[in-house]
Amino acid sequence: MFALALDLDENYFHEKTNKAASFMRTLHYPPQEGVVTERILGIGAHSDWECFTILWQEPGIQALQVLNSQKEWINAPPIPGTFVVNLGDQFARWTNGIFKSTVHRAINRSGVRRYSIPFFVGANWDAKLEPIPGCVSPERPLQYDVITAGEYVRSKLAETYGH
Ligand SMILES: O=C(O)CCC(=O)C(=O)O
Ligand SMILES: [Fe+2]
Repeated sequence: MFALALDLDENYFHEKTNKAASFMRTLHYPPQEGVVTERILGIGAHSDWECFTILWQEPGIQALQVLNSQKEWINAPPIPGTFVVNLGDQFARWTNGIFKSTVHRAINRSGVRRYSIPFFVGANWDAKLEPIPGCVSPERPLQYDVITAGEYVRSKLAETYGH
């Protein structure tokens, strides 16, 4: 689907994702007690590092918000029987910024505990995040250094946990 949206052959991403470094985790957001302020966040504003994320949210609890192009936070409520799909940084790099990675955060102000399960779909560790043909032009110069997906994720891990 992503390949077709970019006018590419439907198998274009196959060899870049056939040994995908994908993973899933379960997150628990305990109910927050006391005064709830803007400083109390479950997971702060970020974009995911992989190609895209398929997210299961606990039904009936609003917590996830996404930043729209006007820089406003918009609720992304759980809809029964659906997943949220967020684009990640690896797609932004492949498309030289034509696909934007979704900036999002999760704040549990419901008073009850919340679980969510994201499944992060990454490119092969050795896949180069080089721009897809047609995504670089004089009007859209190259925006990112070309590195591998593994190098990218390692740099984000070091930035996030390396202190
Ligand atoms: O819990 C959520 O709804 C979002 C989780 C998330 O953004 C993440 O794990 O990267
Ligand atoms: Fe995320």
